[in-house]
Amino acid sequence: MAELSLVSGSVGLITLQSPPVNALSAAVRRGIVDTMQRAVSDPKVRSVVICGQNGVFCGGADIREFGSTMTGPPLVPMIHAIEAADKPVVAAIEGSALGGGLELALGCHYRISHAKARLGLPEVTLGLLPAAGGSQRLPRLIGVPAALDLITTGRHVTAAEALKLGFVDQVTDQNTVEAAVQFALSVVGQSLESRRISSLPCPCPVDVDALFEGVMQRVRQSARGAIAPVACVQAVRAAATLPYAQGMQREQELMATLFTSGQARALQYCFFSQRAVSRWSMPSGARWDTCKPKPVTKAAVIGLGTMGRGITVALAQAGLSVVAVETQPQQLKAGQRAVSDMLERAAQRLGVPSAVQGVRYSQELQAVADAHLVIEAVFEDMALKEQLFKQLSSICKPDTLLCTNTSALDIDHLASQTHRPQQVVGMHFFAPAHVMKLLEVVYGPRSAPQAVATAMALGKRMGKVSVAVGNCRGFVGNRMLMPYVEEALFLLEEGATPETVDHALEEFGFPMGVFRMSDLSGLDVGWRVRKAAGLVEPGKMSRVRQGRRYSPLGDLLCEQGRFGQKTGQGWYLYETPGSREARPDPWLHSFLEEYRARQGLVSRRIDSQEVQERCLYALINEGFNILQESIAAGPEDIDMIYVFGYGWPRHRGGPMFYASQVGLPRVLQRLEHYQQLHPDVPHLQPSSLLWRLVSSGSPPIHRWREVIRKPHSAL
Ligand SMILES: CCCCCCC/C=C/C(=O)SCCNC(=O)CCNC(=O)[C@H](O)C(C)(C)COP(=O)(O)OP(=O)(O)OC[C@H]1O[C@@H](n2cnc3c(N)ncnc32)[C@H](O)[C@@H]1OP(=O)(O)O
Repeated sequence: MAELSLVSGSVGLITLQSPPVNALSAAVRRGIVDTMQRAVSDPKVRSVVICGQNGVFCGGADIREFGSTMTGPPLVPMIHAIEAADKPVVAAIEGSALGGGLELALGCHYRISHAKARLGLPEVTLGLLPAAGGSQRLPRLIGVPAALDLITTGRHVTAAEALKLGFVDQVTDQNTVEAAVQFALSVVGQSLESRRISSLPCPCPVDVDALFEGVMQRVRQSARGAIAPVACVQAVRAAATLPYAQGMQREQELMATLFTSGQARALQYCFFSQRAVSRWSMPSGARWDTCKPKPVTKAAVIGLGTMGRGITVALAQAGLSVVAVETQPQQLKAGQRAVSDMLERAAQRLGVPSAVQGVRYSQELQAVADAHLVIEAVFEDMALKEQLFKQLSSICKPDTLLCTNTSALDIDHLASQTHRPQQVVGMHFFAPAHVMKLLEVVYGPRSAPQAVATAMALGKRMGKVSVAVGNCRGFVGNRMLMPYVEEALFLLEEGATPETVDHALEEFGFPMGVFRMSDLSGLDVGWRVRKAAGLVEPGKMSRVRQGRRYSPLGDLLCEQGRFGQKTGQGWYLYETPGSREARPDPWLHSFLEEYRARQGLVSRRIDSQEVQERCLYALINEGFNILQESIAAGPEDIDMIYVFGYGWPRHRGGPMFYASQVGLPRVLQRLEHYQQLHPDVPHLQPSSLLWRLVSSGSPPIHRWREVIRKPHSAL
């Protein structure tokens, strides 16, 4: 799947042909080897240009091949043969040159890029390293610090930055292939010695050891247990300290370890799942490919608190005209200032025009009358939202979509307040709404598929990973969080401290443990929800409520005004209210001891394994219930919600993928074990779907849907 043609009399033009991104599948590699051999041996060809069809140079190695035995010519000798050619080879880069695609271009003698192309070595994001010579060639070309940055972060750069860094020779905003052909004609006969990157020395920093020690420390800290970034540093170090051939050997050794690792499998699963969740479906059978979204150009946001501000910014940055409504004059003023500041700062950072002019502000609800879509982001209070939806139903045009940003309230109930329940969906953003990538699009039984399609399309326009889910308490993300948080509280009752629990969860890879996280978001948030659910009994210590085990610890802290970071005290102590550094709090430790003594609880030592199993398996178990109830269409939906919204470490693939890697029989067995020890905790009761999967032989995760769909009696 590569074609050779002769252009301009003497240029051999090799075109990669493998839609959609010309990934380097076995067939493409075979095509490149074959066309290069023909070009080199054809006396009419004096120079060569390599390009990709349909405006994309190459999206890298074919990731779908990684799971199976690789066939076809390997990449490394293929790229060496290009570099060794005695005729100049020019890469004509349009669209993307990523991973193996950029490594192919680095094997060419020259690189001409279109101004809009994106280039990079994102292998690290797939649990790999640039093992087609990229880790050895890039540092030789642009120096160690810049190469380390690109290789360890995997970030994509613009053609302008690539030119500045020195791995692109020319940038054009005209026809790139034509520019490359002209260039190829102009360099015929010139020496290629200095153009073969593998033969260049690697520009070495003065104190290599100090440089790599510092980088390694930083990378290990931010990697949160991911192994690929560390291997990337080791590979670049080999480039800086070893001759090319030995560096290549080291690159291959490091890649061999990464290639078969569980982390690489998890990260590649995330790559495909992130794309798969946009192909949503509903239990009714409605699907992404049978429903066209309605065009939305005018949006409205109601409420200018933290969430409303972020949502306004996200909509304006996506190019929509937005009206933001806030009935409290002070809040409106503060909100307007905050939104304008965020938009100005983002425009400066990105070097684009500010979207400030796209936002209007009003105190009057009537101002939303001509919007195509309204997102309500007022205080989390059902009575207030009921009232608002009634008003919106009469103010807005009949086909306007009415969305709520509630994180837990009943969407169906809100829909029933309107004359158009089919036009009501949840758009659950995560704070800060203009930064966080996740959007849960929540449909009720009466939501029209077109309403879901429209909200999903809008999410995509805002750059979100949007996941369509059914309506239930807490939807997917927060519903699964409840047993996780409850288990953490039970562990405190049994002898753990916030520090030991958080340490175990951070060791697993979360950026923050559950207690540091609740201090950050505010303990009063959950307290309000528990009050509304009738669970809070002020001053009371009873540990059974509504017929099941309950821990009043969070309520007791709130009753003391300990709301977390904002009050300077929560599960931890903070220097001043609002400061971020959490310190162990001796008061809290004595409080826990007294609490246990008063409850007659015997404190015991709890290790990391128990913390991780109880918190994570309880969360995963709820995920199985969610799949069983068709609240989420598949495990990928749950996993992307957790990776993009809840800090689940990406290299562990999301909770359901993690369960599949641990082994479903093991998860089931540990849940049963803990349930026997804690029979009063319903969320430790293994989900019937987990049972069914195990008794169906624990199929791989991509086959779970077959078991989910199967009628139970068929098993
Ligand atoms: C031991 C032997 C191994 C040697 C390996 C040597 C080292 C080299 C390793 C690599 O090259 S790993 C791959 C590195 N490349 C990437 O990470 C790029 C991945 N792709 C993207 O970032 C984007 O797809 C894009 C190229 C920027 C295009 O983005 P766009 O938004 O236009 O389209 P998408 O929806 O993302 O993709 C469309 C479609 O194509 C599939 N796809 C994309 N890239 C690849 C790929 N490299 N391999 C296989 N498939 C790819 C993508 O999954 C989409 O399909 P669906 O999933 O929606 O069906």
